[in-house]
Amino acid sequence: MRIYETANYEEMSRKAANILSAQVISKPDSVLGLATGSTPIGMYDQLVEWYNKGDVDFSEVKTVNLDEYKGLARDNDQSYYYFMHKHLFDRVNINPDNTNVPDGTQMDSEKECARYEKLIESMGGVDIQLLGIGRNGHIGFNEPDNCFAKTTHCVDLTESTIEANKRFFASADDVPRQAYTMGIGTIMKAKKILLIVNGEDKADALAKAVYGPVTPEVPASILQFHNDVVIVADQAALSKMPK
Ligand SMILES: N[C@@H]1[C@@H](O)[C@H](O)[C@@H](COP(=O)(O)O)O[C@@H]1O
Repeated sequence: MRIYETANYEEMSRKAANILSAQVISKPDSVLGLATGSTPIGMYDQLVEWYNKGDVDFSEVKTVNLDEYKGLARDNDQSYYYFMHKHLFDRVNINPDNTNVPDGTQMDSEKECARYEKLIESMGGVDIQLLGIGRNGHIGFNEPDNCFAKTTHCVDLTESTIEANKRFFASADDVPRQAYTMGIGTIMKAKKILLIVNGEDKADALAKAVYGPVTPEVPASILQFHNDVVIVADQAALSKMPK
């Protein structure tokens, strides 16, 4: 595991954008595993800026997103489909046909999860998977549990995640209770993983993920077993690391 400490959110975003664009420059038809949440917004903005300057070209890139709320229509401004179009896809020259987000409108969970898992396989796997981390150590929507989920599946969101994500909705009651997410096994198959973290409220989760025991109670702790993980985190997020 390589850990880069940055002074603040802006520097974290720039460093992460550097790593993603280096991937795209060295392999223009890379499969990028993408993530949502507030953490990657600055990184997407940076990538758009470099695209506008002609420094990075997305024309051959393919993408797969980690997760999606079950039951939200694509045009719902809280769906991850909407998020990805707003923050990245509609702002760069990526071919929309090459972008993939689990289909939250498919109410048959088994069918949708099997389709998505197969799709990732058919693309030849993920070259680099971007991750954020939840305050309870979740990655994608893999919540703390008593076992690691292998493949794409439907999850019941925990109260802590509903609480954390309600800021984006009119009220906690509007936050969907379920989501589709790549499994821990799906994520671990990515050739490279880029975890970005900012803010003191993530410091506990990050310290447990990196230095704690590997346990499904802290889903991100599994990353200790991946052989190519880069963490880009600001000082606040690294403030609880053991000295
Ligand atoms: N499913 C997403 C995760 O992929 C994300 O990493 C996490 C943290 O979000 P934020 O970056 O807003 O703190 O929240 C959500 O639950």
